[in-house]
Amino acid sequence: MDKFETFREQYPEFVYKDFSVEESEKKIKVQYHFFITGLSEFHPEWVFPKEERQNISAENPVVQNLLFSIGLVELISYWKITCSPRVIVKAGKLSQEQVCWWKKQYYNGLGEFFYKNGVETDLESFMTIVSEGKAYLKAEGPRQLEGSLIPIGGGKDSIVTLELLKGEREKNRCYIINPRGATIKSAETAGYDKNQIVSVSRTLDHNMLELNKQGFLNGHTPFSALVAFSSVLSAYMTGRKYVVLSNESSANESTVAGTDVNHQYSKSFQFEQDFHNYEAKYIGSGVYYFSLLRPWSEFQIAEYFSRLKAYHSIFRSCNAGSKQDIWCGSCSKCLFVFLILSPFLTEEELCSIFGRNLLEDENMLPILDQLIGVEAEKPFECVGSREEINVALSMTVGRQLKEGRKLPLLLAHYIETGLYGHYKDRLNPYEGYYNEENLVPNRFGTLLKQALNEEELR
Ligand SMILES: CC(=O)N[C@H]1[C@@H](OP(=O)(O)OP(=O)(O)OC[C@H]2O[C@@H](n3ccc(=O)[nH]c3=O)[C@H](O)[C@@H]2O)O[C@H](CO)[C@@H](O)[C@@H]1O[C@H](C)C(=O)N[C@@H](C)C(=O)N[C@@H](CCC(=O)O)C(=O)O
Ligand SMILES: Nc1ncnc2c1ncn2[C@@H]1O[C@H](COP(=O)(O)OP(=O)(O)OP(=O)(O)O)[C@@H](O)[C@H]1O
Repeated sequence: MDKFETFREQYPEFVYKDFSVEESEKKIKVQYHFFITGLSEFHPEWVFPKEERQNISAENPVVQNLLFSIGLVELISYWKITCSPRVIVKAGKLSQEQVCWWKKQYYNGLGEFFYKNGVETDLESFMTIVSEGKAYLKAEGPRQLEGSLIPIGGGKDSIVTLELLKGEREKNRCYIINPRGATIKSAETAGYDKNQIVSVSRTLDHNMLELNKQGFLNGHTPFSALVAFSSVLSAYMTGRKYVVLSNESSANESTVAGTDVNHQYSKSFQFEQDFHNYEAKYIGSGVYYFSLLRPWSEFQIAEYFSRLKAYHSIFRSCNAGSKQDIWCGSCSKCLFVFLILSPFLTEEELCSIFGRNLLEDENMLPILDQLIGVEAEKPFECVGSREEINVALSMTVGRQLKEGRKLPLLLAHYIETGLYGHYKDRLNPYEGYYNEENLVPNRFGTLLKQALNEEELR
């Protein structure tokens, strides 16, 4: 029997017992209480700062409802240790419709986890959820909210959002979970001062880290779902009307061709829509959650970002190097960012960002094949679509050939794959591209369209 089956049999029950709150004038600290019966208990923590003028306490029904919901997202990191078939939510009552909603998010958000752990399961049988306790109620009336809360990841995408919304800076706040160099510097470079940055702390329970070391099940979890629920709570507590995400249309593409396995599931439009509807139906905070960059592709984001020179020395998209605030220089995210920026920046500019020319690194060849679609499996990272990467590469190759330069190793390889021949004479599909499948309110859409027009006039 494999680990999945063995652990499920040995540990059939996971419990979300409750959560406890400590509140002071300045913050709300919440501790979740989970356990896997017969194995371990877990008490992860979050601390949310309060904004004085808003006078929102932890007793507020919307705050309570969101704290409960954050626990429902948080639990998946602990559940995945044994994938116990039965989940008992004692912390609050869920309707059948809510249970279906949560199961759908867990199942899709764990697509990569199941795939990489060789788990064969289905939406129906991977988990049953029973719930008890009080039902958390939807807000009764609307609250006066204004401005936007902008979650920042430290990479190029949220920087583009910061720049697109710079005219409204006075009313906005930045939102950062566990701040680090690049996230803080992004907000500061965009002109936000300390009291406009909402810093939230999240602490994992060390029992999970210990069980990971012992060989229990581990893998990818839908981090962006945590960003969704926790940012709406912060927006509500700080009186902001919008949560403005920076997830692009390319996040909808599956990672493994021909399947639904998507590393970026909780950044996809499907999740955005589901979350938006759930929030409106069951929480009703009045906060409007949407992704500003959904109509754009990564290609367009890269083009826009290439002109934002003030950020080029401080942004860090690399997940592997995020703790040290560096570009690790050897992962798929580093190569992807190098490639997608390559039509718009000089080789010198790219080398100064990444410390060296990644196109000369032969270790990157297998990653390149994954990115351009020679392999069916894209890297399990937040990278653009296969088409975007091919369009960017063919532009870069074309430019270098025109300049009569000797092609670096990866570009020479690209020509050998035959893909350059396929893409070089095609029209750029991202010229004026605007994906209409989005939740962008009209006035924000106008900003995006203006930015596109300005790009085209250049
Ligand atoms: C893995 C993860 O989500 N990390 C984010 C987390 O970092 P943290 O320091 O708290 O944990 P790690 O040192 O990365 O992991 C330690 C172990 O714990 C497990 N684990 C961690 C987080 C979690 O939610 N569940 C877990 O089970 C993990 O398996 C390890 O064994 O919080 C940071 C912010 O405070 C994030 O910046 C960390 O994100 C990483 C940079 C990262 O690589 N995240 C990937 C999940 C990722 O691909 N992120 C995508 C979003 C994709 C999605 O939402 O589906 C992205 O960055 O765009
Ligand atoms: N630690 C965090 N705190 C708050 N929001 C975050 C955090 N990490 C990610 N996000 C949000 O999730 C989005 C997706 O993360 P992602 O890493 O793809 O984007 P990015 O860092 O803005 O750009 P890039 O794609 O170049 O890395 C971010 O744009 C941001 O809105």
